[in-house]
Amino acid sequence: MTLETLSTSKSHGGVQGVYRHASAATGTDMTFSVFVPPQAGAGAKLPVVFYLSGLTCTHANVTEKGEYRRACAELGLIFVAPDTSPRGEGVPDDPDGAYDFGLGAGFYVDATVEPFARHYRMASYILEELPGIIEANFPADMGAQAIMGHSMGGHGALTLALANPGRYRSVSAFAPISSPINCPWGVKALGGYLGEDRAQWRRHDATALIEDGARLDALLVDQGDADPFLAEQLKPELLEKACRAAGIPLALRMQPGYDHSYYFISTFMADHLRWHAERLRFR
Ligand SMILES: N[C@@H](CCC(=O)N[C@@H](CSC=O)C(=O)NCC(=O)O)C(=O)O
Repeated sequence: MTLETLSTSKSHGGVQGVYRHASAATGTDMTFSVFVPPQAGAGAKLPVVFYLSGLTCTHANVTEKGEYRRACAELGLIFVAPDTSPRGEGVPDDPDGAYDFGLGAGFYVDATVEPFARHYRMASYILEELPGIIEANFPADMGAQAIMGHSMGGHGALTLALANPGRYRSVSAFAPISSPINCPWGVKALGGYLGEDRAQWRRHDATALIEDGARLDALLVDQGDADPFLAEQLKPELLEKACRAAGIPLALRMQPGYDHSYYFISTFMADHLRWHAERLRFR
């Protein structure tokens, strides 16, 4: 596998890069960004935080607006930001061009329904292929991985961690889709990618996974109370109820006045990275 470097820039003493490769998982080129902090060098292996973005995003949204580099440089964290779907010639999109399905909206599942099953394999990409690329090309300690995400990416972070116990040392989310089986974005995506057998959907729903026995050691979630998607799409109360019943320590921080944007995410990004660093380092 050849990794093509699209750009590198020095930032906060480290290096912010953007890279592209031919993905075996998706059958397309995939682009991602990586920030390597200044602690790299002399054989040091550093903990890795994977950040999964939301609907309509590429790697660029959090890279340009997430304001994570100062904290990662202080804490010695590598920060990886993948794309949210396969893209390119032959990759099918939403038939109506809607923003909530298809390109930019892979939902971090492996599709089983045609025409999406060929390329829409974002779960395999995030869980298997991308970590291999990070391990082979960056000074990463793959025994110390964390995952976080926003909205659709929050759903991705929660479900991939819940379904793969022990894989990530810590998990957090900004405004996650807490129960896709119970919201319009999720019903459309899971139906489109996995088909109409709703029993299959529960393995891709954080709240249902917890109800069905999956566990996390701890969970940090920030949610703005002025988020326009809060009531219809995000429903943190469902996640909160499931965590309470399961005994999962959930820090759900309702943030007054904040919306769904990167102004919200960037405000609390350093809190999340500190929370991950504590769990990545001391365990
Ligand atoms: N109305 C918007 C909807 C898209 C949107 O808000 N996307 C969010 C994530 S929503 C859940 O996954 C986002 O992160 N956008 C990118 C950004 O830089 O803010 C639309 O039509 O675009």
